[in-house]
Amino acid sequence: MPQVIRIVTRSSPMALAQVERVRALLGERHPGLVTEVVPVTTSGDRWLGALSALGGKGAFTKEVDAALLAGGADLAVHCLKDMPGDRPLPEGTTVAAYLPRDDIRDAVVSPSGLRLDQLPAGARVGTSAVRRVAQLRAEYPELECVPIRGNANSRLAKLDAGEYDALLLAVSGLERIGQAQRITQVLEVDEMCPPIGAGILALQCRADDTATVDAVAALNHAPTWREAAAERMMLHALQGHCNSPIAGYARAEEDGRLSLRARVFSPDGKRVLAAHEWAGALSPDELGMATALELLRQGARELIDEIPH
Ligand SMILES: NCc1[nH]cc(CCC(=O)O)c1CC(=O)O
Repeated sequence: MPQVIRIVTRSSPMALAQVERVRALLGERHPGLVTEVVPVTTSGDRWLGALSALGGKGAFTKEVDAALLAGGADLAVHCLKDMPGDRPLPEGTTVAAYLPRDDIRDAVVSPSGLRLDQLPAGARVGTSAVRRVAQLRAEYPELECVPIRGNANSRLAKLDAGEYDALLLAVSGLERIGQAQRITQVLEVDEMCPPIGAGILALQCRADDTATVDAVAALNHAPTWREAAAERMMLHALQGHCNSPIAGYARAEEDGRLSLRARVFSPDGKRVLAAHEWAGALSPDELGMATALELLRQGARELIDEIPH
């Protein structure tokens, strides 16, 4: 009997594309392995109001995790960015692999082809993320941030319908849905600090399912694992929630050195706390913790708690 791995995922075009990537990688690594796709709709996909009303980012992972734990699937593929940072992984599950990190930057998509610094005052920029809004307000106070929800394809459809003048979306997400050609401007990380976990796909299994864990672990990318560990520990130590004004990214250099840069914002973007730490002899977890402590020392708690869950 061939080994079968059933992969559970959100059913958005981006999520399905992610799963096809995982299937191809598993197939290359383990010829003869059979994979099946189990799509589910999450509360985050159904609910188009403010995400905070659903109690956080778990909105995109809860139903997927439940299917995994109930044994309806063997592997869950998550955007690390969407995995809640303020609580541990669901008990009984483990991340068996992180895929090599994709582009971590955000992009502007504007039908007019105008960059942020060319958009007229009052132009409507569709984004709901506190992190993006804070940084946009700080740099481009004359632009209007207008809330938007729904998956990336539906956001692009709203843009095309004229509801917005521009959107901010992750470069990696646009690449995954085959829409990278729509990018007007890529925002470098020092003008739009990315979210924790940007561009990383996490492959989550039941911890006791050693056959799947072993097969999936072969796909792990060690440098991405180190970056993810540092970023996630920082987010956990800051007790960031779905709507926290936290940004940051770790970078594992080719020579193995690991650094973590992070920022915490006030909602209007006027206050910015910044930290940049090198691991030295610290583990990735310890680097994440040290960076969080530095931000807390600067007053991060107050800025994070200012925004209700
Ligand atoms: N918020 C939804 C979401 N979750 C992960 C990505 C993009 C890809 C990634 O960073 O893994 C996106 C789309 C976006 O923010 O534009």
